[in-house]
Parts: sequence; C-alpha cells; structure tokens
Amino acid sequence: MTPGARIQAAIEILDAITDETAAERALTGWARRSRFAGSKDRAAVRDHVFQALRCWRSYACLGGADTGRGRMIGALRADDTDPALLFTGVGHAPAPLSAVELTSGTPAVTDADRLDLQPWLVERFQGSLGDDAERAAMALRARAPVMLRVNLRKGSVDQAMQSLAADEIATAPIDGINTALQVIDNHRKVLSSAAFQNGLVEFQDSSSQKAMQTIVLPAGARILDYCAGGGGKALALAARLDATIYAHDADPSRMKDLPARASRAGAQIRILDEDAVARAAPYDMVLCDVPCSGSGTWRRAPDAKWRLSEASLGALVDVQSVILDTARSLIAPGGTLVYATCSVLQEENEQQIEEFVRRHSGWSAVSVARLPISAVGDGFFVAHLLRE
Ligand SMILES: C[S@@+](CC[C@H](N)C(=O)[O-])C[C@H]1O[C@@H](n2cnc3c(N)ncnc32)[C@H](O)[C@@H]1O
Repeated sequence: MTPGARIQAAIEILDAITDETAAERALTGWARRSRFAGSKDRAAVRDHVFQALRCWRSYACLGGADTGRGRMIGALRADDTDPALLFTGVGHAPAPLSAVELTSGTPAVTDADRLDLQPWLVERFQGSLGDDAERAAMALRARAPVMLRVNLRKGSVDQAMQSLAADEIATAPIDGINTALQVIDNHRKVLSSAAFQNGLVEFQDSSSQKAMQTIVLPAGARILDYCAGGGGKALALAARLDATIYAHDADPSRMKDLPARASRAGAQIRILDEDAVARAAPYDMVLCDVPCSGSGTWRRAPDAKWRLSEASLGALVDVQSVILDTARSLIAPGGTLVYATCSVLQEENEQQIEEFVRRHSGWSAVSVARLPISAVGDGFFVAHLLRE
C-alpha cells in the first residue's frame, strides 16, 4: 500500500470508530476485508488509527472537521507534513483537499481540545494531578514505550539483552528498576524471540514492575492475587519472592493464559475459584489490582479515554470499594492488603484508601505511592494497608 492508501484506510477505520465500533473490532474488520495489506501496512494503519485516537479532539481541530478525514488532515498538520502531499486522489490515496479543507483547521484552544480529554474529565484530571496535569495529559497524547520485565530466576538483565539482541531486538535498561528493559527497536519480534519463549522476559510496564517491587515478604508467605487477570502481577511477584502464590479473578476466562505464562517463567501459581479462595484464607498478603478507568495507560488503549463516562467511573469506584471490603476479610492479622490501580484519578486512588481506613477500624495505610505517566512508565498507584 502507498502511504496515501494507508491514510485512506485509517480514515475509514476512524469513521467506523466514530460510529461506535470498538477500535480493535474496526481494525480487525478492515484487515479481514483487505487481504492485499501486508503486515507492514497493517502495522502502519494501526499506528495512524491509534495516534488519531490519542489526539482525537486536537486533530479534529487542526483538520477542521470531526471526521476520520478531518482527523488525518489534522494528524499530518500536527506532524508538520503538508496533507496535500498525501491527499492526492491517485490510486487509493484520499481525494485532494477541497478549498474549504485547505483553509479550515485551527490549533486547539479549550483545555479539553488541547489536552485531548473529555470536557467533564478536565477538572477532575487537573484536581487529581495538580501541577503535573498538563504534562501528564500531553504524555498520554504520545505512543507508549514497550517495556519488558526480566525474570531474574531465568537469567540476568545482561543475558536478556544479549539474547534479545541475537534476535535483532535492541533494548535499554531503565534507571532505578532493576528488572525493566525498554525495547528500542523491533518490538514486533519480541513474541517469537528466544528470550520470550524461554520465559527470560515478559511484557510488563515499568511502573507495574516498580509497584510490585514495593512488596517484600518473608519466604513461605502466602499471597493471593485477587484480581489476577492475565497474571502479570502474580508472575512479577513469583519471580522475586519465595512465596506460595494464588491467583483468582471474578472472570476466570481472563486467566486463561496464566498457566502457559507461569510454565514459561518456571513459576508455580495456583488458580483458585471463589470457594477455594475462602477455603485457603487467611493470606499474609492480598493484592487487589482492581478494575479501573486505566487513565494512567490511556496512550496504550486510547479509545478507553473516550469511552469513560461519569456514570461508568462511578460504577468502577463502587466495584473497587466492594473488592477492598471483600479482600479485607481474607487477610491474616498482621497481614497486608495491597491496592493497585493504573489510574491517576484521586477518586480511584487516595480517596478509596481514605474511605477504606475510615470504614474499617484496625487498618492503617502504611504506604501510598503514585507513579507518574512518564517516558518510561504508565501512571500507577499502589497503597499498602496493614491489618493491625
Ligand atoms: C486491572 S485488571 C487485572 C490485571 C492483572 N492483575 C495483570 O497484572 O495483568 C482487573 C481484573 O479484575 C477482575 N475483577 C473485576 N471485578 C472483580 C471482583 N469483584 N473480584 C475479583 N476480580 C475482579 C477483572 O476481571 C480483571 O481481570
């Protein structure tokens, strides 16, 4: 496909997303209809679509229209590229710019347009992040880094870097996180690399790695990952701690890849259903990596930034507090409840912790940490609650 044809494909997919089709579904639908597109074409079209989703409002301003076409015109202008170079009408490229399109389009002015946030969320985002709000919102407008966690049970960071390099994947260590490697080049080769296949590396954002490193427990401790999902956090704990690790999720299908991931990593993780969770209680530590708005990770899943509503945020906050209250009863005296979100919003973070401590006597927050959205990590929140 020519660069222009890729833009035209992105325009069509963005229009489908505007019509309420989920981004992944719109991309898959296009790929299925476009057998002529090679893997590089598909990757390039996906990149266009995801970048336009990150900058949905500001690109529409720059392009002068709230449409897929307007957004792709805006995307090129944001990149200091003259859209006329690609909107040629030749082959499968988009039609040339009309007289109106040539003169319309202005830089974003309102906070919602400039920061690429929903208008109702701007104040809450600013209230939650204070002086960091502008920088954080801008960081969410750019592509996320690709991060790996080195499984130190399988080898050192140097060995991981060498093994990945042998598969033509360039990586760089991250200061202050002794397991994190940023993929600099060829990230699409990681899945088939020897280092990944042998369990020496796993995909995991550096903030999640850092948050899991705050958990220190003696050998033999019993840990429950209560919202295990794909098991990324449980695997990070298994790689560091000589503990017995259990995993549970209200939706067991979310854990379907966990046995294979654990076996690659050489880790033992026992999956428990709801009854088994209660039978195996109490635990020394229960990790609640709760469902959340994902606002710290919106550059990875940018459509979630536009799907969140005040009502759905409120429902998430309710689910989070129910999970906290349930997990509390599973913890042994002297044990810890670790609460984590990949959100930067106070109502999902500090406020949840304050309200939990207010609701339940005998519990105290012994540490609360916010990890910022940065060039090397997602926004993350982790709090340790001690059962006295
Ligand atoms: C943020 S994700 C977990 C991600 C996972 N820890 C990881 O590292 O890959 C939240 C998970 O919580 C699960 N969940 C939602 N409500 C729950 C509940 N009431 N009890 C337990 N798990 C729940 C969801 O199915 C989802 O898999």
